[in-house]
Amino acid sequence: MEIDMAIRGSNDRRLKTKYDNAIFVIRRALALYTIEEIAFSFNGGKDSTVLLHLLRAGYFLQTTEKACSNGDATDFPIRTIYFESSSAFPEINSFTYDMAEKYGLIVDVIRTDFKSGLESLIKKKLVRAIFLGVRIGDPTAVGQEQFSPSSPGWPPFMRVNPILDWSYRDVWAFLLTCKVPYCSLYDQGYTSIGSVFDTVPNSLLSVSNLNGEEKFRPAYLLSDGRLERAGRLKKVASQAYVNSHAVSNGNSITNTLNGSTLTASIIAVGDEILSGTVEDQLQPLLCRKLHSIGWLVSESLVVRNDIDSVADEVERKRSSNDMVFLYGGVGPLHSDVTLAGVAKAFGVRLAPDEEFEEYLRHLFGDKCIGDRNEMALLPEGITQLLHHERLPVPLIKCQNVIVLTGANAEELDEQWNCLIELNESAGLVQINEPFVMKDLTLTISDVEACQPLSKLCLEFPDIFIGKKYMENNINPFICWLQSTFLCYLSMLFIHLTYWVLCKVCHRKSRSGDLTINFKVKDKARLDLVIEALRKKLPPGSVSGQVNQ
Ligand SMILES: Cc1cc2nc3c(=O)[nH]c(=O)nc-3n(C[C@H](O)[C@H](O)[C@H](O)COP(=O)(O)O)c2cc1C
Ligand SMILES: Nc1ncnc2c1ncn2[C@@H]1O[C@H](COP(=O)(O)OP(=O)(O)OP(=O)(O)O)[C@@H](O)[C@H]1O
Ligand SMILES: [Mg+2]
Repeated sequence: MEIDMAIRGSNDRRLKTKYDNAIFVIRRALALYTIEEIAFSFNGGKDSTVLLHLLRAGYFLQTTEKACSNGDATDFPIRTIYFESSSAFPEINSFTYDMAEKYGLIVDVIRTDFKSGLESLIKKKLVRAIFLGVRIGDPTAVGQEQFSPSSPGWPPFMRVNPILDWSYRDVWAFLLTCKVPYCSLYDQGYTSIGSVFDTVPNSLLSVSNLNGEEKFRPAYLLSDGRLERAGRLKKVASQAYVNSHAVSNGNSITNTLNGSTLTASIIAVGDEILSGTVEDQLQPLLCRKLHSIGWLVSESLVVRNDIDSVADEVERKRSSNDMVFLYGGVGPLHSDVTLAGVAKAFGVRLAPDEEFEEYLRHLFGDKCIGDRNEMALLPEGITQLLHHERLPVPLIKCQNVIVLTGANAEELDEQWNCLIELNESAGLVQINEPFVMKDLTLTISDVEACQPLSKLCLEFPDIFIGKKYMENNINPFICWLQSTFLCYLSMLFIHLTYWVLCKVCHRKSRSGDLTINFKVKDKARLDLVIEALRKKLPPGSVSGQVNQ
């Protein structure tokens, strides 16, 4: 088999090891699944071209066990899937079809998006495992292993990644050693190929000829494989544009509610919180901190120590909030996936960060084991390290996402103080006028209070008005029964009130005095709204006022 022979005949020991490992993975997959259950995802890119030949070799070796047999393997019964897109480069398209013809591939051309295409493939063709040319440096590789089930929300299948641990150099070593054809774009400076809209030749391969015309050297001459996606930066830039746009849209939604209020989301990462073994003390603390600088916390949630769960929430929250704060799941353990999730949310890879590594080395000395410090991997190209002399390691900021590493209230407190101090010079988090808050205790039930409160909410849409039940023996349910007539009348308002009030509502008990909480930035407005409420309530309904 020509591929196997080419590798065996080469002196490149590293390439031989990579090849052997990849063939091992392929042969395991061929043993685990029937040939009908397997598909090969091929798109004419360099990585999938490598995989094509590895699969040809692997299948040949599996079926004949004749590693040194001469001649080409023409039999390739593995179903090949190609997601054809109108935005693909014509060279990629024609190369894919040329390869199909040359190697006798049975190609299913799919013209829908990945998810729905895979959905119907799995339903109709009983496919259970798909080979992909994903490599560890790819943004989509974050969290994957050689055998990785498809992500939650995707149709169920096994992703098989035989070249996951291959480097850019390994890919080119293989293609050049085996002398197999590859797409012509790689000879024109393209080093990783997406769509015509997001891919340009890699400027690191740019050379000018004597007439000053720009030319590009071939992809295999790129010396630093980590810069393979430099020609795809346009996409990152346009994504950043979309994100910043989305953030400002988020602002405008908030602004309609309350002048210049900025919003933040808090994401805690931890199975231990979800199982109830550990009580999350950082969330209320962070809410108070944000509140103290005039920010509104729009949401606070806990997610599992799972890359996709973190990535999904970060992606969602960062586009609808001015800032997202994350904590938990940062460190060297297998469950510490927060940074990987952030990287996935931004579509970038985790890459070693020398500066961060230096901090960790200072901190842990020789205790770091392994040939690379896993803790020093940070989302590439988007990470800003926030240094402060009181912090042993800098804080991590990825655009509008801040990762806090504090594990208890004291540590979080210190990190927050440093962040605020840093803010003065770097303008990281906009510090706004804090909220002025007041609690008003009412002797009447919620059913009686709801109508005047509803009106108040309509009159003062800029003020956050919430309610809470204090502990005593007035049972609002009994009040509710007593005032059935009033209740019917108020039904419409109850819905409205709940909708408006729920934002800051907190119940200590179902029975007890009703406390209304007012939150506003302008003290004069606060006095005005309280006065307005007093006028709407029966005399003697307000039993107390407390400034918060
Ligand atoms: C066969 C196949 C399976 C995929 N499975 C998943 C998956 O399980 N989870 C996921 O988030 N993306 C999945 N994707 C999408 C890829 O991760 C990625 O978004 C896509 O290849 C586009 O990459 P690009 O933006 O670098 O061009 C899959 C894509 C293909 C072709
Ligand atoms: N349109 C597609 N059709 C089928 N498979 C695809 C498609 N896009 C991506 N894939 C699968 O995902 C893998 C990773 O894609 P990726 O773009 O990173 O690599 P590539 O296209 O092979 O090479 P390059 O990095 O040079 O673009 C591919 O090797 C292929 O298995
Ligand atoms: Mg590609």
